[in-house]
Amino acid sequence: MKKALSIATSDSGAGAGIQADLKAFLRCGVYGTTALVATTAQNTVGVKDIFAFPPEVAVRQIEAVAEDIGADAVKTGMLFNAGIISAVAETVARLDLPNLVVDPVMVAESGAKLLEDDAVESYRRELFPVARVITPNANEAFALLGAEPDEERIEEVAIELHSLGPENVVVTGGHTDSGADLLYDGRKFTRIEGPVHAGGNAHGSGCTHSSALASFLALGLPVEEAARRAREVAAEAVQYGLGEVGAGPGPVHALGRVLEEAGIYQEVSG
Ligand SMILES: Nc1ncnc2c1ncn2[C@@H]1O[C@H](COP(=O)(O)OP(=O)(O)OP(=O)(O)O)[C@@H](O)[C@H]1O
Ligand SMILES: Cc1ncc(COP(=O)(O)O)c(N)n1
Repeated sequence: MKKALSIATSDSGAGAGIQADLKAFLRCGVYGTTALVATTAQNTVGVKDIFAFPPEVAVRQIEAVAEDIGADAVKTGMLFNAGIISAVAETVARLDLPNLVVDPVMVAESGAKLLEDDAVESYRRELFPVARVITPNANEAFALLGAEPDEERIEEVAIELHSLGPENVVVTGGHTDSGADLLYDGRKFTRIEGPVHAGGNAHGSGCTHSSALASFLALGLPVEEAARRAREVAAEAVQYGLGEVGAGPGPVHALGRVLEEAGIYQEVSG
């Protein structure tokens, strides 16, 4: 089985973060491992508290996973501060871990701030240059460049982000009118279209997308194909999103279709 490592933060409500990543890895058929950098006290309504671990905590977990289990791909999610981002960038480069997908999480679906202001520079200078793919959503793409959101300028923004060093940029479009993701590989743009599912149960869609993308890279697919399949997995997880879980926007359900096809729900409900 191929292996993927998530370096990210816990969401106690399990809609996003490390918990969403593990579900997405399972959905995509890879063995998921984790390096926890912080934990949130969070539910579907909001983020109540954030507790960050010292950067060394991340480093030791990544080393432990790498020396025994290994990783065919790595994804980063919420890294919260500059010290953690620097430590993760140094460790991933030192251990020569392949297929790094960086999801520069900045703001939660519920509106909470998940990245300290001075940490943006660490993403730009330290983590992006070692990434195979970065996956900001449209708002994050502009914020990373200190620019105001303007959908007309999305291609310029992708070019500017690519110039910071990642091999590929995928600007995810979950919050845009078209719902299309945009891939830029340094030469050409590819629009990745797909169904848009209303219903608002999309908490964790970004985490699911970047974990699926890392999984498909671990499985050896080229970036464009991996990005297409990642959008399919994320869209399907939104389609099966769990409105009945919590009072806020429901968590995505990465395994919804798989369980339905296996008849699991029917068996449980008798
Ligand atoms: N309503 C939707 N229907 C179909 N696909 C969606 C929908 N919302 C998001 N997606 C897909 O999910 C993936 C993540 O997109 P999005 O732009 O929402 O990321 P994000 O804002 O980082 O996510 P999050 O809200 O979890 O932080 C993308 O592939 C996007 O196209
Ligand atoms: C621990 C953690 N990581 C990532 C997100 C972003 O996900 P979303 O934007 O869907 O809230 C989150 N809310 N919590």
